[in-house]
Formats: sequence, structure tokens, C-alpha cells
Amino acid sequence: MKRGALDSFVTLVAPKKPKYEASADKSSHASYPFAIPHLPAQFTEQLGFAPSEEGKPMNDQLDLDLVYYQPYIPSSIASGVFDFLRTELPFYRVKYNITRGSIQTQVNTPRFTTVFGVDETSRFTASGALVDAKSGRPIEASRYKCKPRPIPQCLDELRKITEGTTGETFNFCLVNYYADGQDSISYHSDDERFLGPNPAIASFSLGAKRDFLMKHKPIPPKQGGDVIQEEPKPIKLALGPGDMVLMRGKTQANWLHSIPKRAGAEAGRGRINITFRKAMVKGDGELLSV
Ligand SMILES: O=C(O)CCC(=O)C(=O)O
Ligand SMILES: [Fe+2]
Repeated sequence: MKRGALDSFVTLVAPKKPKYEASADKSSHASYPFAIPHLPAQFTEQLGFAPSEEGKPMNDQLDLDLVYYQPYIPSSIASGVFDFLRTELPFYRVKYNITRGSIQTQVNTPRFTTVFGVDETSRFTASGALVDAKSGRPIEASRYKCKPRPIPQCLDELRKITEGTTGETFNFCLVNYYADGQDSISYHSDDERFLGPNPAIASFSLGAKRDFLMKHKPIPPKQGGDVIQEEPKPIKLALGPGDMVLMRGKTQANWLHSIPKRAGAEAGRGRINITFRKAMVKGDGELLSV
């Protein structure tokens, strides 16, 4: 499968009456298509009370290690933060080509995406230059196929609070926007090599309620023996606005997760998912599940 070019950036239609007061301060960088306003002060203040609820450990199933915050982001600001991010972040739809036989088809990823951050081998200076993490020297032009972009202040505020709560560190942020119930992500695990073994991923939900499905990967029969271990039962979390699921330990190595398409009352509404991850070594831009 050939990963193809990114669609051009789009500005999503602003809600009629934004539920936030836009800050005059903005994050700017040569890699952004436009400046991204800082998190409105009212949201930053309310995030001081996060997490709203204590996290519930979910580790009673084979290879499963989750902490479920229901919610993490205070409900007083959840819908405002959704509107803010939907309006102010530079979302795009990733397109790629698949070839079946001799026929090439272009596939649209069924959701909008935007990615920020850089792995541990590099860092951004205060002026926005990308340098080698150890030497502080400018990195060679060939290091990255896709130019990394610094995490804008509005997401970095949430990243820092999440680090404090979870005791994990994050340097990478992927945001998904599901415009309606037709948008989805198929079963996958976030086990890319650049995330290292046993990655911790903090995954936030805003906007429409959507089901987060998890199932254990097939367990191969034990070699030389007749012991067949059954996979644990699948899990369904009905993620609501402000919820956060921390996935860690052996979860990614052994479980798959997905957000299926959805019909019904919530299908007309959009949903935003923010994931914080820690990229250990440089990746290949391979963060793509359909
Ligand atoms: O939208 C979600 O809750 C999950 C997104 C996800 O699994 C991913 O981006 O890897
Ligand atoms: Fe994922």
C-alpha cells in the first residue's frame, strides 16, 4: 500500500456562536498553515481542576492496562474546548493510493487528522528551529520525510496536565476529527516501532458520544501442547465528552481498538479525539490506520 500525499489544509466552518473567547496570543510556526490561538484563559483556568473524576483502573483482563477517566476535562468547558479545537486547528484528510491488480484507487481516510510533535532525537528551540536533541545543532535535511511541527500552546497545556496526572511523558500529539457518524477508525493497535515497547497513550474524547471497541489479538495455540487459551471478551467503552482513556503496559502489543461508524441521534454530531504519545525514535510517518 502506497501512502500518498496529504490533502490540502482546510479551515472547518466555525460554529455560529463560538462558546469561547479567542485569545489574541497565538502559536506561530513556519510549518503551520495559519497561526493557532492559545487556549482561552477560561479553559486553562478550569483545566486546573482536571481530572474531574479519579481514573478507574481497568486491568482485570489478560494483557489489559487502562485507566478510564469519566470525565477528565471538566464538563463546564468540554463543549467549548471542542468548538475551539474544531475551529482553530488545521485539520486535513489523508489520502493514499491502493493498487489491486492493475487498478489504482485513491482512498480517503474516513476522518480529519492533524499531527504535532517530534521524537526524542530532536527538539524545537524557542525560536522554532528543529535541532538535534543531544548536540543542539540543526538537523540534517534528510532526517524527516514529513517535517515535524511543534505542539501548539493550546494542546501543550493539556499535555502538561496529562503528564502530571499520569506520571508519563508525552512529546507527540495526534488529533482526529470525526465530522459525523460516517467517519471512523478501523481496528488497529498503536504499536508502531517509533513509540517503543509498551507505549503509554492518553486518548481524550470531545463532542459526540462514540463507542470505543477493544478486542484481544488472536492468541496462537501453545506450540507442542494442547492448551488453548481463549481470548478475553471484547470491551466497549461509550466515550463521552471530556472522557480520557490511558492505555499503557502490554495493551497495544495485545489488543486492537476501533471507533466504528455510528447511526442514530449522535451520528449528526462531530467528535474530536486527542492522543498524546511518546515518540522515542524517528518514525516514517507510518501513523496511519484506515
Ligand atoms: O478516536 C479515538 O478514540 C481513537 C483514535 C485512535 O485510535 C488513533 O488515532 O490511533
Ligand atoms: Fe489508536
